[in-house]
Amino acid sequence: MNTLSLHAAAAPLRVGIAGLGTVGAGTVRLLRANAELIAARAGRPVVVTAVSARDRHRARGIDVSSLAWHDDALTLATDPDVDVVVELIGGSEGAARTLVETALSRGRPVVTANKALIAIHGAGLASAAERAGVALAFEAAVAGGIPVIKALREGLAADRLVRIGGILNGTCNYILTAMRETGRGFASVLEEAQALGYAETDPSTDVDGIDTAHKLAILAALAFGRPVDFDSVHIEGIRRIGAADIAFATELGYRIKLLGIARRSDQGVETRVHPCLVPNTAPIAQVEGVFNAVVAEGEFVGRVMLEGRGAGAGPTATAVVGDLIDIARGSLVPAWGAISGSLSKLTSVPMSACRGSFYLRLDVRDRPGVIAEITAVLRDCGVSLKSMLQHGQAPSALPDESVPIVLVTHETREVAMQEATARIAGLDVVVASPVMIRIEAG
Ligand SMILES: NC(=O)C1=CN([C@@H]2O[C@H](COP(=O)(O)OP(=O)(O)OC[C@H]3O[C@@H](n4cnc5c(N)ncnc54)[C@H](O)[C@@H]3O)[C@@H](O)[C@H]2O)C=CC1
Ligand SMILES: N[C@@H](CC=O)C(=O)O
Ligand code: NA
Repeated sequence: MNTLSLHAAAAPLRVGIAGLGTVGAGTVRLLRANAELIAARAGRPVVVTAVSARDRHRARGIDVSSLAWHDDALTLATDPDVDVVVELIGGSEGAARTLVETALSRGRPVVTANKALIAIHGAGLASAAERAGVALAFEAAVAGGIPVIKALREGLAADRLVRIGGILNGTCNYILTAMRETGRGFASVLEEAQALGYAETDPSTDVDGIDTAHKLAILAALAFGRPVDFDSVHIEGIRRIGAADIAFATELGYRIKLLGIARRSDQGVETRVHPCLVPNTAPIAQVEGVFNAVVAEGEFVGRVMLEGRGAGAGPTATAVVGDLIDIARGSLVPAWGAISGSLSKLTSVPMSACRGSFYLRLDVRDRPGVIAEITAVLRDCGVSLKSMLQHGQAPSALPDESVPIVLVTHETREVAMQEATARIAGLDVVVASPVMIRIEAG
């Protein structure tokens, strides 16, 4: 008997999948296409025995006729022919949450790609998994095919991390890249991203930074060994980034990226999601299109960067099946890297306590004294100006017509910059809402 037949003789891990959309169908496809390789690596076959989705007859490019069909996903949690439940429905509440809670309470391991669920309810779900002595695995939930959860939970488990984050949303990175490459505005590029199937039909979860915040909350919990805390993440999206900002950033030697950033300091942990100017030369600035990148920094390991596809059927299914292989092997790592009782009590640092340099774009009336008025506000708020960019008015411009100017500050307190921006926005000479973007080293 060769090795593969030996594996085939071992009892299979029987998988029940809820949700047969992009990721669910991709997972069935991958398990079938690489069945032998997966059995060899898992030590036994990993086979789908049961599925649940809304529409039994929808064409998905996979044959589900031989599988048990559950009209109600919840019954997967009690199906005697299911050893592990894979939740690929989505959403932090409703069917997804009930299924995961029920499966864990029945002692069934769970694999999920659901970042909203894990970011919001991950602490309670991990405790439930611990009580039952089963795995709660969610590699697919952060940066799709990039094995970052495994890297944090296992590869970097020996080190004390001081920073984690990166580009965690492919849709936003695609939009910002396309805006830079084509000079087009946000709305028109978003429409294109939707037509190409990158952005959701309701794109707000992506473009308002919520998806990135879910992923960042998960990364920060793992990196710093503390309970997941989605509510403390400061969140800003990319809607207000204009073509003018992309052009000014390029002129100044930067690219604009939506970053999730988590840092540990003596004060605690800051977690924030917002657009950033990063220098062209920073490795993260080179991560373009739908690609994601995660940067971790530890006291012993130094800087580690992982890049890859954060979404799509193939990459996300790879992460789901990687988790299934761990379960088939009998590997049981606590969901947050350490058991719930031994997680740290690091507090969350509010955004107002952060520091940094800033880019501020203002549309101002082109008339004498404008710059003096603006710099007076900066002086009064204790913000030091590093440089300023203003291009001459077009010859055809009318007197008093507005022109954009860009200010770049030295490092200052966030709270001082917020105050300065609010006061500047109230000046008569400023004709539109200022655009303030933080500058990061990358
Ligand atoms: N699409 C992607 O590239 C990635 C998705 N994810 C996550 O994976 C999960 C699934 O995402 P997609 O496959 O893109 O979603 P999708 O919308 O393509 O698929 C969801 C599936 O769930 C089914 N469904 C809805 N309610 C149900 C219920 N009550 N019972 C059973 N099935 C139900 C739908 O019919 C559909 O087949 C989400 O949590 C998402 O955030 C994570 C990483 C990447
Ligand atoms: N909408 C997400 C995909 C899933 O995580 C993205 O655009 O990155
Ligand atoms: Na991942």
